[in-house]
Amino acid sequence: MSDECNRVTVLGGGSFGTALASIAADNGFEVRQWLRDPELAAQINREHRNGRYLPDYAINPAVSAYTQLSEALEGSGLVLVAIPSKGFRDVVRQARPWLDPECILVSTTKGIQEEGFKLMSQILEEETGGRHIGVLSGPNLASEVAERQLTATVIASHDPLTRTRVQTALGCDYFRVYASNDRYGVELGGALKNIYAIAAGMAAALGMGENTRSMLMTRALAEMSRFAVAQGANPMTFLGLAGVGDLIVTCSSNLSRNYRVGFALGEGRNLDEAIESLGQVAEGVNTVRLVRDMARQEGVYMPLAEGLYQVLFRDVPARDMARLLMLGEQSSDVEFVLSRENVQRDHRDSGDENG
Ligand SMILES: NC(=O)C1=CN([C@@H]2O[C@H](COP(=O)(O)OP(=O)(O)OC[C@H]3O[C@@H](n4cnc5c(N)ncnc54)[C@H](O)[C@@H]3O)[C@@H](O)[C@H]2O)C=CC1
Ligand SMILES: O=C(CO)COP(=O)(O)O
Repeated sequence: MSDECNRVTVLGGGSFGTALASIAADNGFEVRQWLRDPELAAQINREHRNGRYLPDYAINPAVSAYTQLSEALEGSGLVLVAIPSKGFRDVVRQARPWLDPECILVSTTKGIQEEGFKLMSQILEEETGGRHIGVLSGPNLASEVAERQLTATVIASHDPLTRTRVQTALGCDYFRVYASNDRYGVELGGALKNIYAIAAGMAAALGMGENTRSMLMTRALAEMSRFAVAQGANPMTFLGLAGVGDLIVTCSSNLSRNYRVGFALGEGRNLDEAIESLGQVAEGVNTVRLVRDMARQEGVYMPLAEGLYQVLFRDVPARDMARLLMLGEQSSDVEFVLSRENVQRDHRDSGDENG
């Protein structure tokens, strides 16, 4: 990165924003982190610790926290936006007057806006008209990144400058940044996997086994890529870190907030209690509703998303739903090899009405 772009700004004072700020600082950049809470900002500046979201991890002292967007964004060549989807547009709108028109703008948020089914990079584009827009997504549990566990991620952008700048700013010996030009697919992968992490947490709490988890994750991948193809994305992207990679980590780890919400539901708490006890954002709760509605509208077959929706919002017991899903139509394993329509036709031709 050139000298004038030596400053990186992170918008958001949560766990992921804090972890990313620390990486850029480890790489020698001058990092400014913007957050709303003045006490938390003061603690980051004084103790180099984020006591609210990452209490057990040291932050690189080269990260300075600010509560004024004008100060946080001054002279910044790269802006990482780590604000939950509900507040994302609002924050970008507030930031707009202070953004350098040529700065690189990257969303790290794995969610969908209800109005218009917009992904966060689309909001960045709409609100700023910027030319250098990207998405960072992958199997990146914030606390593991903060403790410098070896991790990989994806920077996705149509713009080569955005890809290389982010690789330079964040790539290091514990954080490897792979490039993609399928921004939509990478971003959709990050948002969709949260749905299945809730289901996986629920299955674990219900005592379901490893076979079940493997089935759930693999069928989730089939469902995610089916939806993505219907939306115009490249299904091959789902073979990468932002697809299957993120699905594996989020469906397997108690460190995932979405998994934890599912686990709490599986233990018998209701949705409000599960969200309340988490105290942080679990994007999947909102995403499942939006994706389920979109799938119905577009005629995309998504039995897992539909089933989870029924459990979350229609009080169907999770165990009953799991049994019901097992009795759904016998279908194709990999539908890009043998299509679902072919399997259905084979059943019809053989006179088997259960196909
Ligand atoms: N935590 C993780 O392991 C990872 C999170 N992500 C994504 O990063 C995004 C941000 O998440 P985290 O940092 O984890 O969230 P978090 O729940 O740890 O913190 C969210 C932060 O955003 C702030 N915030 C919320 N609404 C705001 C608004 N309207 N204006 C200003 N600040 C606002 C909160 O005060 C808090 O500082 C999420 O969408 C998540 O999908 C992505 C990869 C890993
Ligand atoms: O996206 C994540 C890991 O890649 C974090 O997932 P949660 O939002 O479920 O914690």
